[in-house]
Amino acid sequence: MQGCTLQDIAMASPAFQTAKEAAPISLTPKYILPEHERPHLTQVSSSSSIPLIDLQDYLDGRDHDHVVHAVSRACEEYGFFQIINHGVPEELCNSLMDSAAAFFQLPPTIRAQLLNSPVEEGWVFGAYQKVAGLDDQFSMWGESFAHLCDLSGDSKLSQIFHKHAPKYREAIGEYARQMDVLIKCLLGLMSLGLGLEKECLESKIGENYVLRATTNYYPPCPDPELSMGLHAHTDPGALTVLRQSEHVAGLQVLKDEKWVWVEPLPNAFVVNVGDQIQVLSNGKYKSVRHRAVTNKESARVSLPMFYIPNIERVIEPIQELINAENPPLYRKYKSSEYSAELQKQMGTRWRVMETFELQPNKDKLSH
Ligand SMILES: O=C(O)CCC(=O)C(=O)O
Ligand SMILES: [Fe+2]
Repeated sequence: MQGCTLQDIAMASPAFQTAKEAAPISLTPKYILPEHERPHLTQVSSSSSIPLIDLQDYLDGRDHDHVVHAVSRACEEYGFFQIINHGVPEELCNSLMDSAAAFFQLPPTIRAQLLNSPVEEGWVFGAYQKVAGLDDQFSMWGESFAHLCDLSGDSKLSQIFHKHAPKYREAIGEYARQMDVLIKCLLGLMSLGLGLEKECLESKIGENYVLRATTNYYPPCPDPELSMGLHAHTDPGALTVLRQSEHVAGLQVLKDEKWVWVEPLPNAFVVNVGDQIQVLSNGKYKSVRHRAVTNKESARVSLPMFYIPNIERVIEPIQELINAENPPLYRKYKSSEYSAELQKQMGTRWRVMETFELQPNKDKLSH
């Protein structure tokens, strides 16, 4: 299937078999969520969505105050926005998207080999698919793989990719380098929007940061009201830049207690604030809950690139943002502590940031 495109795959047979299971995915009890965890799709607003921001003026070096303003407003009000004219070559994105999708057409026995890959290789494969508050009882309708990117050379890819997904391997190195440039540009805009030096957020996250590439694959689901592609969560890193299938909607964001769709747009990226930037900005920029739902007709693929501080990094609200009216909302912590708390809450509470709050201020912070 190396030569097929994402659209071919979307039209392909819905009988997807996960790497962990012996039969094609079907609505067995572990995929049928209890009523209160279901997506309730009829209640999702299609009239509003997240802001769309054109980066052209900024990248061309023209007057960019309006871009800074749009970015900071989006980070404060939504925690999410889409960008166009971002400078990342479209062919590269398409080729990564197609080859990542084709990976899920490989026989499950080949994908299953990744389940046993050593952790040191940076692999997580299969189900990080637990449901909030329900322990290990239910699975999400989908499959994922993830790996760390090494910007200086070849990404840390398992041999399976060298052998069975050479096109993915070819594209991901350059894609990660392009994402690195884009993320730094976004951090500059976000810093300026907080009234800080352009380099501020980048320097607070530090030099030895991690870029983690993930691919989520959601096969068609016979009844999308009963199951979920990815449960509601916030991203634990600093910033996420996500590419998604152009013709298949699935991502939803919580805005004023209601779920809104993120419309798939041609050659756009979805950007969202992660927990670490909410803490650094002392709650001004919001790390907002989001989720992925499924549909009956088409497979959907999303490719988030997570920008994460090194585990040794110490994170705390930026001093310049603290004053008498804005006391610190979070305590100082080491990233490894955050990560340990995330592991502890996995599949249960999914409210990691709250653990680090100095004074619970539920009205001010996002849900
Ligand atoms: O599939 C999507 O659009 C959402 C993916 C996501 O939120 C994640 O992987 O953290
Ligand atoms: Fe996410």
